[in-house]
Amino acid sequence: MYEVLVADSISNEGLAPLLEASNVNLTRKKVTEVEDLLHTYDALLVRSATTVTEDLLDKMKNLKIVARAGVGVDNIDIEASTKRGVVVINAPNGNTISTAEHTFAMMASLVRHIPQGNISVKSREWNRSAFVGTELNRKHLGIVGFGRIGSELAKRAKAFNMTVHVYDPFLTTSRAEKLGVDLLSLDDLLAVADIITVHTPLTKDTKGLLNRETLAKTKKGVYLLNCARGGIIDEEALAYYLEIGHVQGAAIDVFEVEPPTDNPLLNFDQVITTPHLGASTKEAQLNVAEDVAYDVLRFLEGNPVSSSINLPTLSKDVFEKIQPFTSLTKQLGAVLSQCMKEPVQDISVTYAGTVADLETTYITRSLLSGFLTHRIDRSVNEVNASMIAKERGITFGEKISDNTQGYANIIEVVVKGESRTFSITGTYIKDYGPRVINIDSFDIDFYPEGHLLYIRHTDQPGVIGNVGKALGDLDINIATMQVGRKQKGGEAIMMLTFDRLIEDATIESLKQASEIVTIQRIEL
Ligand SMILES: NC(=O)C1=CN([C@@H]2O[C@H](COP(=O)(O)OP(=O)(O)OC[C@H]3O[C@@H](n4cnc5c(N)ncnc54)[C@H](O)[C@@H]3O)[C@@H](O)[C@H]2O)C=CC1
Ligand SMILES: O=C(O)C(=O)COP(=O)(O)O
Repeated sequence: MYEVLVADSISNEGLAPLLEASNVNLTRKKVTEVEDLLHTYDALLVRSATTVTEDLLDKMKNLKIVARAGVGVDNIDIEASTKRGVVVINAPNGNTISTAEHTFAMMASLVRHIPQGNISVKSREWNRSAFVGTELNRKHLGIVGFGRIGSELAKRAKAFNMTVHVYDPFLTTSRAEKLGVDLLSLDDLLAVADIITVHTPLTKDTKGLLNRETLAKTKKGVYLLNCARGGIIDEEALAYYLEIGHVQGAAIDVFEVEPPTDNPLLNFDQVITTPHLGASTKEAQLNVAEDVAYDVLRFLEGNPVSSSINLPTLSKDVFEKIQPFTSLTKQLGAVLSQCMKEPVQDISVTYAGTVADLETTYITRSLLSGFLTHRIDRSVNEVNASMIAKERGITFGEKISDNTQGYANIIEVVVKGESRTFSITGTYIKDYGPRVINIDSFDIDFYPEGHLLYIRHTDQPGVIGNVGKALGDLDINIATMQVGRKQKGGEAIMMLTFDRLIEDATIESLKQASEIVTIQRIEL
């Protein structure tokens, strides 16, 4: 049974996939209400109210996935999640339209003083001259951050005959042209816009993007909107420019601290606000809840997620295609890790044949996770493997080759340690399964699973029989035996598989024979 904690207000209807799943037990409680049970949850679902800190992750020892029913993940410590192998997913598409519509509504309200007029009329005033507004028609709108929401907003602004200028360092000129917007530098956008709205995520680069210095470059009388994240427009700087009358008005849906208490912006009549309502529509809430509910369920049942922040996103189709190879590389990594009993500096993997056309970065993550699992005492998976490798100073890289050695596909891995290198080559044969076809330059053919002994010995008559007899005397049944050698009379290898783990004492007794060079136990 999977334990799922829904810590924020998320649509019940949207959560139906989880509520109806027979293998899920769903709890709707704030984190503070289940302090004693935090270690039991497999999945955590949040919106923007819950902050997923490193401290919380430490308490949630069993956590496998954090799902954000919305876009912004600035309330989740992604690095700490990744380090712990916890997948973070979001629902990037479900609230785009609602947020674009809300921003548009805020813009129209701002320039026509609708909230102020509403308060005035309800106060039994009739002061028409105090609320003379400005048309949107023929005005210049500056959109900072031209992603899903920014581009939806642009469509609506153009329908109102506004000229749309955008600043987005990740947007190509050709895409801007295709979308019919004017791509500018930030400074040029600030200089030309009558109204500026921000639609970037909150990151270290966008925090305070509009500050005392940049806001000084805007037109006198400019209007500003923030329906993205508190802090993208520095609140203290905005208050200053409102105070001196440089900024004519602002519409704010999001705040640096929510709910805002002693926020200076709340003191200005020309600032209109909403309590983080961008995504608060029935439609958006149903969409995002459904998106994360399906994804969490898929993930818990071992399937790919459709929108991950810290894992390459794969379609079901692609996931099914790469699965045999991720299992193979995990095993290759595990064999390597156990055969190479010394610190390693570099892991290099070469893909050839059909596998080379697949999502190899994911397959390499599996390889690293198989390798590292046998070296460190924390849980390693595809989420945190590359981060842990980097932390440990292990470099890794991928190559593509066309030398398939006659197989449909092969994966060769070379590990460099302090004193030697070690290599392994595997293949996946359809309807037959994974095979290891070369180990440390010895051609061989074995199925990488179960309890194995990897024996290096001198190639001379009687060795294989002696090993078989010694094990037989100890009543140990050999399930399979594969042998390989490079040249007659030189060094040779045996790969034995067993139905059970072979004890240290057995290995020690086998090592007594003079023809045995090394014996390595491999557990897969
Ligand atoms: N008020 C609300 O309730 C809601 C707020 N949001 C906020 O809106 C943000 C944007 O959402 P989407 O449009 O869906 O995201 P998106 O990822 O589609 O778009 C973000 C855009 O910002 C651009 N960008 C990134 N760094 C930038 C920088 N330094 N300068 C300029 N542009 C930069 C990116 O290239 C991208 O095009 C979210 O991250 C979230 O914080 C989202 C939904 C609801
Ligand atoms: O999706 C987002 O980024 C939002 O800001 C929406 O936040 P909420 O889920 O309404 O708390």
